[in-house]
Order: sequence, then structure tokens, then C-alpha cells
Amino acid sequence: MTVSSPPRVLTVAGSDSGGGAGIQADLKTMLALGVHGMSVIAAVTAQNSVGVQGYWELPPEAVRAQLGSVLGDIGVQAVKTGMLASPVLVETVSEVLAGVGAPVVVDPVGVSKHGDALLAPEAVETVKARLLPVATVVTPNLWEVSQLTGVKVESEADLRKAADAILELGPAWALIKGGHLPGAPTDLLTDGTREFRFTAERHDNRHTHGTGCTLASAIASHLALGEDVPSAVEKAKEYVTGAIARGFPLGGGIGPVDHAWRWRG
Ligand SMILES: Nc1ncnc2c1ncn2[C@@H]1O[C@H](COP(=O)(O)OP(=O)(O)OP(=O)(O)O)[C@@H](O)[C@H]1O
Ligand SMILES: Cc1ncc(CO)c(N)n1
Repeated sequence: MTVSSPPRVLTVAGSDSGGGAGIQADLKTMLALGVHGMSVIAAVTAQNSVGVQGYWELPPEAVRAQLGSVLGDIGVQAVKTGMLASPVLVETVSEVLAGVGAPVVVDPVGVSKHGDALLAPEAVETVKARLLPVATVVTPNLWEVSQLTGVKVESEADLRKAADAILELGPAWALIKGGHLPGAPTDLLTDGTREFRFTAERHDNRHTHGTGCTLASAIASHLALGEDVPSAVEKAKEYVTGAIARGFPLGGGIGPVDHAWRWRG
């Protein structure tokens, strides 16, 4: 019997030892959405529910070799990037992804939920100049918007201005995550011509570790399954909202979202 293969999705990101964000969140999301998840590890964090205790970058040749192994043999239908830590790693990953021939979802990770830095300040310029131009969709939160463009979003009315400033840096689509604004969490998606607003119910649950990684990986998974960008974002938002609703306590701080919520009934 020949079994057909599911679509293949690659995450290029950092490892979260606590299992709630980073590579671990990405692979769990991919499993839950029915694609084959693969990982290129750019950095390893010592991390738990209370913060990031330290991180170590991999040498650029190790990242390049992992990318070569996956792309040279298995191939991908979509890629997601997360924590890339340093200018040289952002540069290495951007160079390879420029020729990947599949949609690339960039989560421009700057800090963790606890405010711990996951990107060197001197790498911000490389993200803007090299990574964003190869992105199909870039998914900044409001803090990342301000880091990348200087635009401060104070209300939902500012979301489009933020998206336009991000689009100037070269991605095909910008998804501005308004989850940190008060009220129902609304994200704005635009390619400069079409505009979509996705609003979900707010879950007042403090256990939201990994929301950003989960959303971006879910978008990549739905793109690999054949959806277009607006419908991949709509489905991904539905998935992350359910995962936030079921986020559970773990350790003494912020627990993770529940990647398996659809299986729990
Ligand atoms: N309390 C909440 N209830 C429902 N949805 C939320 C809530 N908080 C955020 N969201 C949504 O979750 C998704 C991820 O957004 P968020 O702004 O939390 O990402 P992030 O800050 O990048 O996360 P991370 O800390 O993992 O990097 C967005 O669709 C956002 O609107
Ligand atoms: C490794 C890693 N990537 C991304 C995030 C985003 O919150 C995190 N906390 N840790």
C-alpha cells in the first residue's frame, strides 16, 4: 500500500526548553493541523514559565547545513521563521529563503512574553533589509511594529498605518496583531490593496505563552495545505483562539496555550 505524504512545513526558529513557544510550539501546531513539521534550530533558549534564563546561537554553518539537508532532499510547501537571534543568522536564513520557492511566514520575534530579548538590537536592521523582503506574510505584534518602523499603535484605528509602514519594508502581506490592545483582539491583514480584519473573542487567560509562534506556524501550515493568504490567516486565527481559550497553568508563571485543544473535545 502506498501512503500519500502530507504537505511539508519548515520552521526556522529557536528552541524553548519549556515547550510552549519557539520550535516546540511550531511543531505541535503543525502536527495538530495535519502537516509534516520540520525544524532548523537557530538558537537554544533555557526558558520556562517565568522567563528566559539564557540563550545560545548556533554557528551560521550549522544553520546553513540544516537548511541544506531539508531543502536538498525533502523540500517544503511553506516556511515559518521565528527567533533568529543575531545579524549573521538573519542574513544566512534570508539568503537561503530568497530562493526557496515556497511561501515564507516571518514572525519577527524581538522579545519573549516576559520582556526578555531574543534578538540582538543590532540585528533589527538586517531583519528590515534582508528578511522582510523575502516574506510572503510578516506577523508583528505592536511592540515589533514600533521596533521595525517607529509607528506607535494606540488604538485599532492605527493598525492600517502600521501595516503600510511594514509593507514599505518589502513583504507581500502584513498581518498586524492587535491582541495587546484593549477589547476584542483584532488583527489587520493587508497587501496594500486588499484589507481584512480578523476579530476573535478575548479570553482572559494569563496562560498565553507561545501565541505568536502558534499563529505564524498555523498560517504556514494552512498555506501548505493550499489556502490563499487571507483564508490561511482566518483559519490560523481560529486555531490560536481555541488554543488560548484552553491555555493551562504550568510552573510558577505564564503557562502555554493548548496545541491539542481540538483533540480534547
Ligand atoms: N487574550 C487573548 N484572547 C484571544 N486572542 C488573543 C489574546 N491575546 C492575543 N490574542 C491573539 O493571539 C494572536 C497572537 O498575538 P499576540 O499579540 O499574543 O502575539 P505575540 O505577542 O507575538 O506573542 P508571543 O509572546 O508568543 O511572541 C493574535 O491573533 C492576537 O490577536
Ligand atoms: C524560542 C522562542 N521563540 C519565540 C518566543 C516568542 O515568545 C519565545 N518565547 N521563545
